[in-house]
Amino acid sequence: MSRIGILGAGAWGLALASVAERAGHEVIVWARNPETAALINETHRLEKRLPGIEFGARLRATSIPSDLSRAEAVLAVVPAQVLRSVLAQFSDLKAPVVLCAKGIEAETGLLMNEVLGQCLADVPGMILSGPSFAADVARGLPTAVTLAAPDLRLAKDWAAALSLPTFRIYPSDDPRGVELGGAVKNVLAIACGIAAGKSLGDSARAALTTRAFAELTRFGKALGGRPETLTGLSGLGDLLLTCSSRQSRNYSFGLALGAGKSTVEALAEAKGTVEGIATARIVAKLAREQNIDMPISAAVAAVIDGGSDPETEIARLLARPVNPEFHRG
Ligand SMILES: NC(=O)C1=CN([C@@H]2O[C@H](COP(=O)(O)OP(=O)(O)OC[C@H]3O[C@@H](n4cnc5c(N)ncnc54)[C@H](O)[C@@H]3O)[C@@H](O)[C@H]2O)C=CC1
Ligand SMILES: O=C(CO)COP(=O)(O)O
Repeated sequence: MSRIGILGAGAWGLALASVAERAGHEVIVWARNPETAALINETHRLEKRLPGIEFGARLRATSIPSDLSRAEAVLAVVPAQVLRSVLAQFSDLKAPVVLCAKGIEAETGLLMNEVLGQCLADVPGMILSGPSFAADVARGLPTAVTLAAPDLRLAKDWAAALSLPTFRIYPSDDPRGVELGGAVKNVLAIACGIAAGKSLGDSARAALTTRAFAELTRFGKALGGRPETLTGLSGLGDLLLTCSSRQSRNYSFGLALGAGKSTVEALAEAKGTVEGIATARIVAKLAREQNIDMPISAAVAAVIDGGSDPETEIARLLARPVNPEFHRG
């Protein structure tokens, strides 16, 4: 049994906390809000984030960062755009940090592992990512994800320590590839949601998802991910899940945009963090700067920024020249 710290009492932080507890560990969840921590300790639930899920007695919550100082591993499960400011409150951490947010820091273009390196230079980082909705994981439905670290031994040890029969963790030594797939799929899921909101049909969904995968692969490879990682759980696997399910907040956000809602209304309908919004802008910017062909991500960024609308972007994508399906070289 280990002591596991969780940064963030959102849907995913609490789902992972319940996994760690079921795997036999003692779990301490940090919530920024003391009332949230008190509610979890008193009721063993947080209905707002994980309706219908009850936590066990080995899971406690706190709002005091130093309460996590004895953790043997810490899972960072706050949204990508606030990771830096949250880590600043945990400058004493020495244990390995498992990064669970799926996004790229918008201001810097840095991946989560790079943000960790700047904030806590001596702490080993791992990436946990893959097709897994918090509600499914918390209910104990079967899921499979990837845990990546430059040191495969570390990834293997923690994959073994945190796995359950219904939460299978595959170790990997390609953290960059795992991170890039998880971040970019959120942008592409918004596009698939928009297409569904516009009732473009199942054939369009399949075509868009496949072309989205081509985009994710180009971007992932250009930024140093391994091709096989991009075809795995954290790349293709998560893209397939989030491009097809209303359980995804990114997809739901796109669905509402496609149905004619404003970005503010669409965000309210998505109910929770929509990582693809901030990540779309930075993915489109990095793709422009590095000359990576990312038409779908550029379209999503243009719609989100208000510079365009779904109709114009769909027309633009359909009018692209018909080129060979696969880029050579
Ligand atoms: N919900 C899901 O099914 C999954 C989510 N993820 C990823 O996990 C990350 C977190 O998502 P969720 O937990 O689902 O989001 P959520 O919307 O349910 O919760 C976000 C949490 O972050 C906290 N937070 C926001 N700003 C903060 C700040 N400045 N300081 C401290 N805490 C702050 C909020 O209070 C809230 O507890 C995202 O990157 C998401 O892509 C990954 C896999 C599955
Ligand atoms: O990453 C997820 C599933 O793997 C969750 O997707 P959303 O953030 O779009 O809800």
